[in-house]
Amino acid sequence: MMLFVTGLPRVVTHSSKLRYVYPSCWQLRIACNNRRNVQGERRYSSHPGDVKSLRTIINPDISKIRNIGIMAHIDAGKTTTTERMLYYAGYTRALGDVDDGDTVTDFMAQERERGITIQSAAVTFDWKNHRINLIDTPGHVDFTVEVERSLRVLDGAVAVFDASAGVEAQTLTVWRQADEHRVPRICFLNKMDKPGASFCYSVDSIKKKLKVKPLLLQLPIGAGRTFTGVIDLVTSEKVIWGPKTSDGDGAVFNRHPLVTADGPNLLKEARDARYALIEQLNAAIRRITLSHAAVPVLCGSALKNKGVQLLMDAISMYLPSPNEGQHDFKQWYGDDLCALAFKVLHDKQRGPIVFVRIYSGSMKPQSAVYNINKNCMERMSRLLLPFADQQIEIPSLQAGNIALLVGLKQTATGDTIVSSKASAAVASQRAAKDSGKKCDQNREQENLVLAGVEIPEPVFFCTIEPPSLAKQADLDRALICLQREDPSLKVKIDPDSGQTILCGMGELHIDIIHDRIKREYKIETHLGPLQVAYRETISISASSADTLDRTVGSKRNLITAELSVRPWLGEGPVTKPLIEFSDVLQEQLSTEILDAVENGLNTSFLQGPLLNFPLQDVVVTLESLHVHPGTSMPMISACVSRCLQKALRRAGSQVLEPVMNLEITVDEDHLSVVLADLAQRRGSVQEIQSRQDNRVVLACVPLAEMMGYSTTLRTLASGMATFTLELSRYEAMTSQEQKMLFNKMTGVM
Ligand SMILES: Nc1nc2c(ncn2[C@@H]2O[C@H](COP(=O)(O)OP(=O)(O)OP(=O)(O)O)[C@@H](O)[C@H]2O)c(=O)[nH]1
Repeated sequence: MMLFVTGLPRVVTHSSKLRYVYPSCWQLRIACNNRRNVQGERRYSSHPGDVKSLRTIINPDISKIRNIGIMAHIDAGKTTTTERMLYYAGYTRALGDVDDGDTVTDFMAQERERGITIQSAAVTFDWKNHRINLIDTPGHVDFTVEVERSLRVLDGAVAVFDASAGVEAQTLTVWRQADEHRVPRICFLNKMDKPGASFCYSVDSIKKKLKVKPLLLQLPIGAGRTFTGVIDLVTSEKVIWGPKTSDGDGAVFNRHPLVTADGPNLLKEARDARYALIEQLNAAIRRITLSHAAVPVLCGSALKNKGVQLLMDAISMYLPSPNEGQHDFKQWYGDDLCALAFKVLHDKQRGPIVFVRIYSGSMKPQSAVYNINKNCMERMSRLLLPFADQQIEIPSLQAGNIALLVGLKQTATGDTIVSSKASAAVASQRAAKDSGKKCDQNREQENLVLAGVEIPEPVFFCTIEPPSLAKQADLDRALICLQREDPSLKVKIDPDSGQTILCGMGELHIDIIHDRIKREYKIETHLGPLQVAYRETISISASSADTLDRTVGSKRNLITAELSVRPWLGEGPVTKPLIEFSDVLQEQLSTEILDAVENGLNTSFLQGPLLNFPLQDVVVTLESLHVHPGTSMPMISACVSRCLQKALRRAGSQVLEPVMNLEITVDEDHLSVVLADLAQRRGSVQEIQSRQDNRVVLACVPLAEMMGYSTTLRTLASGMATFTLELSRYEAMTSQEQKMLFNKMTGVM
């Protein structure tokens, strides 16, 4: 029997060595974030930077880097798994626990209190000669944009499953997102210790629901309470954790070779042959994983400290390094810097902190960089490596890594950063040469900008008010910072009341923003009632004409406009007006006038004629436009805007409401009461599936009926049910429902 000991906290002896490597200016420094102190002491084995030599921290071989996302359905155990990895890699002295609120990656106060992950935290650690940059992503559907944003900069991902549930609703969503970004994956069937955990059921659901070929690298030994370890099918070894070591942390475990040879020569021969075989096998598994032909499946229990080390091994062995991805722009930039800002966090002391993935070249602090999207030079003051809410200051960082930049004032999530405008110009010439044709300047610019994240339209909104008028400016500033961090948060001003409106992805999203304004910006705001973001559209074609004749001072403004509208029948939804001009008009009218027309139509589109909700799926054709010389452009915009409203009123306007896909997991005993409640919410049940001892209800239900559903469901099912909600589509309301909504909104009972 061999005894393996991994990940014991490392002995700290290196601080003097660090000074030796960079004697004059660079010392490894930990930059602490204030929030860390809110929840008490963090138990690191040492300062994370102290355990490694600075050279290995800043210069890992690119083939040894793994930029890995960890993704799953809510509560599958991503944070717990990440915590275990940090522990076994030697970065923490004790095991953080989500339920105790002392994890490293969930560092926002709300995350610890609620036990959920909201912001993706990037964590860097080394494991068996590999640098692992791990991004923990949120599982709650309100924060899907966070997941999407992270996926763009990843080379591979670990999908964590609750082994008692298999593939769940959000797993499917993130899996599809990972498919779009062609991210190779490994599956980790977590919670094998849980009653009801089933390896077979989970593997089956991976096959059926994710439509992929599972490549079983392990088999569990036992399940539920009897789960003790795994059989490593690659090495044919049993890997057993326990019986409990003195501290029960799972750092010590045993491997039992299945075959023993008699005699040292035979033993050596057998061992060599086995190694050769395993090498080939590993290479094959890796190839299959990278080509998306199959997905390796491992299992374990993060909470009970079983299986995580083997998962870390699998990440190093089977997931790709940064230089294995195909990115055109890498050849255009050569050794010049090209990086993508994938996240911005606002720090009270240091201002915006920008997370970037470096694709080519390298970065240095105290240097200027060029932001292609904003067309501006920016100065970076400090360069940091992320360790959740702690960061290590470093003198340079190479391609393939994830870094934190301090000092950038303009850069927002999704921007592309290069070394200079000249370097962007050279790259754009290479890009043009590559595509074999001369591109115009805009096209070249588009080529150089790395693809942006599509932000879904918010479905909820509410007014937000500061405690006094004097605090409005502070609130505006706080909202600007929060929006820079979170592009899925939208802020608008109501044109009629002048009130500030918050638009978000869900109840939880808005609740968290409200809470953050209070905690981080110390402003006690008042939120108005949460309202559903309805939309309006038209059902028939119509046309209208309008004349605006207004003399301002000595100037006469005279416009006559004629336009028609018709429903858009193509693929939707289209939330901007689709504008058509006749060829004659296009030739007659100046660009300035055409722009004024577009502005007027765009403004009018934001407020439909029925209940002032934005419009979708409408084609507008400008039939004629006569403008008296000297007429101002805003008057032209005002005239076409009014004319459009007239046409819309004649075109059978309709209110559309967001309809959600709802998935409820509930035990048999509470199924009927949950279904009865759903019927009262205008819900339509599509399917009821069995998942182990539970039932999974798949339904569609209008968002308006789902306010406060989590509290209701908790009461109805005595805490035995969970649900996820995701926007499915916008659907026309019946005239009866529309009337009720109209009465509600206008205060008529
Ligand atoms: N029985 C069991 N429970 C686990 C295991 N791993 C995590 N949990 C528990 O599952 C719950 C959710 O764990 P997290 O690690 O926060 O899950 P998550 O996927 O990060 O959750 P979100 O960030 O909210 O999406 C917590 O109560 C954990 O203690 C496991 O292996 N076995």
